[in-house]
Amino acid sequence: IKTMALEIISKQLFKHNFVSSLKKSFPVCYTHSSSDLIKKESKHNAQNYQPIPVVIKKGKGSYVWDVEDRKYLDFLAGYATLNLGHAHPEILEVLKEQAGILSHTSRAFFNNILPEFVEYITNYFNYDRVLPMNTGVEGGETAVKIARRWGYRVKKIPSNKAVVVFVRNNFWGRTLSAVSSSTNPTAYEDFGPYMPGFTLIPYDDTAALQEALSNPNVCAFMMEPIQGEAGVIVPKDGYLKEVRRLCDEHNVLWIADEIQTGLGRTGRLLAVDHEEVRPDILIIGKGLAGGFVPMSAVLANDNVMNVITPGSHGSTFGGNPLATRLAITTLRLLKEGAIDNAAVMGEKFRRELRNNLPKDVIPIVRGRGMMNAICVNPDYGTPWDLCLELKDQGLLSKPCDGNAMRFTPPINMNEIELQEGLEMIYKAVKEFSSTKMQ
Ligand SMILES: Cc1ncc(COP(=O)(O)O)c(CNc2cccc(C(=O)O)c2)c1O
Repeated sequence: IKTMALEIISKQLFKHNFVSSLKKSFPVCYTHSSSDLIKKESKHNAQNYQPIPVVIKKGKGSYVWDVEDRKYLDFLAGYATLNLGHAHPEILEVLKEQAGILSHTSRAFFNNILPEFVEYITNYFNYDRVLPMNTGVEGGETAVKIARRWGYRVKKIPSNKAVVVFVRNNFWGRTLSAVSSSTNPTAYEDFGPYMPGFTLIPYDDTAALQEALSNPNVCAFMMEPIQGEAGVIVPKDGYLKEVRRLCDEHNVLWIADEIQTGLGRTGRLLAVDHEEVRPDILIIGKGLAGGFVPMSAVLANDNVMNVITPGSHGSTFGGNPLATRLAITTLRLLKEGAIDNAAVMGEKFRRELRNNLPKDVIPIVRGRGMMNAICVNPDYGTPWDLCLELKDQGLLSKPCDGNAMRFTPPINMNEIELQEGLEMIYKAVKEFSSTKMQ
């Protein structure tokens, strides 16, 4: 019996060692260089992005490290997603715990987390109901479906005649509906035929909005309170109040896409809070689950959300116990200082940039809270060129439209990190402008 026992133990040990040694080398290999990994990805991945040439292997707080262990300040934060930084310890603990208990049931059954989440988030944002989804664009699709059905069943718009008004230079994702409302050929070219019932007006133009909403078949007006991908376009003071008034006047639902501007990014919980107005349908996303897993949510009151009936909308992972539990923690943490920090740090950031950057090179600094952008004088080069200089100085970000480049770091970034980033930006702009294009 002793011999047999020893044999079984040794077999188990061997198996464990073999498996653990296998795990060490495959599939994630820690010896490849950045250039090897970039080559490997270029060979096997669809070429749907042009990333900045840096290969990140680790993130913590406001920082990331590349595979050569170079450290960078992350001023992109996953496209304004990691509002509480990389690997936030409290959210990580919840992730580890919930992942080991229950990560997914589908909505075929109830689970013990979703009821807590839906009560928490509807109180948090003061709406009657929430419909949880996963990506931001799913949130947008959900909002448009709700608005169209409300149009038919409540506003009594003739069948299949409902119109949704969008604004030029919007960005709300990559689905066929989203690109059907896009004014960016890179986004929509050769993806037709396009979704009918979408019209476009200029952003920040209340006369154009008034005219568009006079069409009795309009069910909704969908817009970002600050346009993100368009280059951090902040509308004139009072625009949001006018949107609210005109939508009320014409019995049209106002859909606020706060996927990039929400969750404290602009120094208030929501960007609409800057004008103390409330949309009929609110969409949030990106870092809602702390940036650990995708999560979006659409909120509305009963008179709107109740057009959704069993079987009329949903998704496999929508409202899963892992994402929803992370969201409760994330939302709680946002109100424990991060939102106020975004307001204070953002003001400082814009003030320092305006005071210390040469105005002929960087003529425009704009934004709100920790959602900011600078415009680059094309005589000196492109935002891409500046991004590469910034990378060399140890700061990561990415251009957006309008000859601009964005700065959307974690909104809980502290003053020391912000100052470190400012110094890097000053140096990068100096280098960038020293090679003035002839
Ligand atoms: C305002 C806004 N609305 C909706 C979306 C879509 O979210 P999802 O990507 O989770 O479906 C966004 C997304 N924002 C955004 C910004 C920059 C790049 C990319 C990209 O698709 O690589 C996305 C956004 O900025």
